[in-house]
Amino acid sequence: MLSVSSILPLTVEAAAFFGDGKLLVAPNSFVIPAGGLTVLLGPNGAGKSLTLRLCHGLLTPSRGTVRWAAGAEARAKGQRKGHAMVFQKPIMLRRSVEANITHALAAAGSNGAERKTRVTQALQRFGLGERAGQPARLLSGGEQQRLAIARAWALRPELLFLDEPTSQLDPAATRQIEELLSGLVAEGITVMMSTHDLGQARRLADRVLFLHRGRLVEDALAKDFFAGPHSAEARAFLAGELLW
Ligand SMILES: Nc1ncnc2c1ncn2[C@@H]1O[C@H](COP(=O)(O)OP(=O)(O)OP(=O)(O)O)[C@@H](O)[C@H]1O
Repeated sequence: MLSVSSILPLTVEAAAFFGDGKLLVAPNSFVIPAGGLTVLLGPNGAGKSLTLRLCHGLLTPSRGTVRWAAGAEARAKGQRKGHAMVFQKPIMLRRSVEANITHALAAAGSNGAERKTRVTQALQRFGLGERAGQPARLLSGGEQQRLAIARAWALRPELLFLDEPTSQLDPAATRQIEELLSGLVAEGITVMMSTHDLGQARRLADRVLFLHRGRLVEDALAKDFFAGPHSAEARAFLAGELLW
């Protein structure tokens, strides 16, 4: 997925976001290089969603910067932006499964022939071929999340953000989504996702960014984080204790 004009690394520097005059999140500084899966881990309300929204550009930092590599500038001159986001509760258009993917591609400027090929590829790749003509809103929760990922994948992102993608799903659907995400990473797509599910973080993460009360407390390789976190907050979280 990498090219000469890569948008990665993503560099976040001294970032903070205020709402109603109150500091809501201060993920400070971290870098997302190309490749692998980074888990943004932390308890409810830690600031995971806000951090992903800042990275994806849905929110503008009140302080500090979110900067993409040189390739992002080339893309800004007409090409697609190279990063996509999947939300906790997928937003489905009142259209068919196929039309949901087509619409996302059209909105991103994909032309007719390319669009058709990518829709077919996405339906096939995510096992949605038989559902193509069905109304997307009638799919199960797990299928809707699969469609949301297929729709994002069709845009050929270098970096895919996912906000708690399995928090509403049962264990079987969760496993299916986790397998899909591992497949995307194997394909070369860089993934950054939030979760408060420790088991999921252990299964998927190459790297962990641990947030607590809006602040980035640890940034470590997953194996090091789970073997022995440095902070008292992360140790308490791993021990299943309540964090305030
Ligand atoms: N628009 C907003 N205005 C005011 N407060 C907000 C806004 N958005 C989020 N917050 C607050 O900011 C904090 C961080 O929220 P965020 O949604 O990022 O947490 P999270 O770690 O994703 O939590 P969860 O795991 O429960 O989804 C929370 O206390 C939340 O109530």
